[in-house]
Amino acid sequence: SNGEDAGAANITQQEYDTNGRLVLRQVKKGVKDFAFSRTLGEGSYSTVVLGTDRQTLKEYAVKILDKKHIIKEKKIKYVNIERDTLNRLIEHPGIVRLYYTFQDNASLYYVLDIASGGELLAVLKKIGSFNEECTRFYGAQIVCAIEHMHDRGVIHRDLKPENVLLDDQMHIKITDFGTAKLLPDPRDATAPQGEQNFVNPEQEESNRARSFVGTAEYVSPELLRDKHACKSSDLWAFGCMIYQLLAGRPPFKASNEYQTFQKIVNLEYEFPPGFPHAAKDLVERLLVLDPQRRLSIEHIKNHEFFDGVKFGRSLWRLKAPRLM
Ligand SMILES: Nc1ncnc2c1ncn2[C@@H]1O[C@H](COP(=O)(O)OP(=O)(O)OP(=O)(O)O)[C@@H](O)[C@H]1O
Ligand SMILES: O=C(O)[C@@H]1CCC(=O)N(CCc2ccc(Cl)cc2)[C@H]1c1ccccc1Cl
Repeated sequence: SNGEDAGAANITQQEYDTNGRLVLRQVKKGVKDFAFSRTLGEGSYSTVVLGTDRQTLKEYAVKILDKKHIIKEKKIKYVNIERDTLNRLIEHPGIVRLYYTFQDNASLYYVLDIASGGELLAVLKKIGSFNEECTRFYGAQIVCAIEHMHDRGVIHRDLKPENVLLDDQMHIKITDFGTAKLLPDPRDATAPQGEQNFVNPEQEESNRARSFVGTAEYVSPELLRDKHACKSSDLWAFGCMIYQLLAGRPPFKASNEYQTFQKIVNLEYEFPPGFPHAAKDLVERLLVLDPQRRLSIEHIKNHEFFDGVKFGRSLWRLKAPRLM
């Protein structure tokens, strides 16, 4: 055989029927079902290639991982986390959707939404900084995507403008879940909800992740101090991104990682002159050393900076503001 994985035949596609019931559709997708063309980008362990479904002509971003490289770099855990996480975050407009996974002898394939607008970081670099209206629009979309992740027990742990991709409508698609932390899925009502309330979050080991450190500029103080990331660590990164969109640079940046970490744990940052007042207040309430005292998602959505924003499905139908 051409090394096609027999497993490809039993790939199921998860979909919701009109009553919101999860249906698994037997979908036979494999390498042969796609025509691969230009490369969209390269990662440390992956290449992302434009793949066109030969039957539907729909275009996808196909993330291809070389098995030998994954094994050599001991990244098998990363592979399984990315698949499990993407399978849990099935249906949100602000998160890259995983349609199929399959493999052949040499590679693993993830068939994803294509985000043809590239990375938010690249757009930010091109125009220098965003005005308030653009920061409000992209900030609102990002906080909605974070809310969805947290509701499904997913901590991203490496949120940054490089991982916020843009689709052809210039709406966001958050990606890069290989380093996420999966908490028990709150929707699996295995233990009666009541019992869970008595677990002290401090002791609940699974509520906090130990192993991974993200990108220096966006790492939270709790991760540096006691190696624990929690959901609130994603909100620290959110605060860094709001600052960066308006200021054109991240709040904590030094000439090397160690000095950047020093600035973070000592909360050494300041606002450039002219930084908008409401945004300054929002950032100040997010860049708080104690994760328990950081704004919650609900408080962020109700913050003055987001006055006038209607959070919900309508946010994803809005025309993206012209970037300036
Ligand atoms: N869904 C997508 N649509 C369009 N381009 C994408 C998509 N996913 C990733 N890319 C592009 O491909 C490049 C590689 O992405 P990938 O997620 O494989 O690696 P990475 O996470 O960026 O790198 P690393 O593994 O070092 O963190 C990225 O720079 C991104 O610009
Ligand atoms: O869970 C799945 O979707 C299948 C299940 C069957 C299977 O064998 N794999 C691949 C497992 C794997 C992981 C890493 C390497 Cl280096 C090789 C194989 C899984 C897989 C296939 C394609 C892409 C990702 C993954 Cl995890």
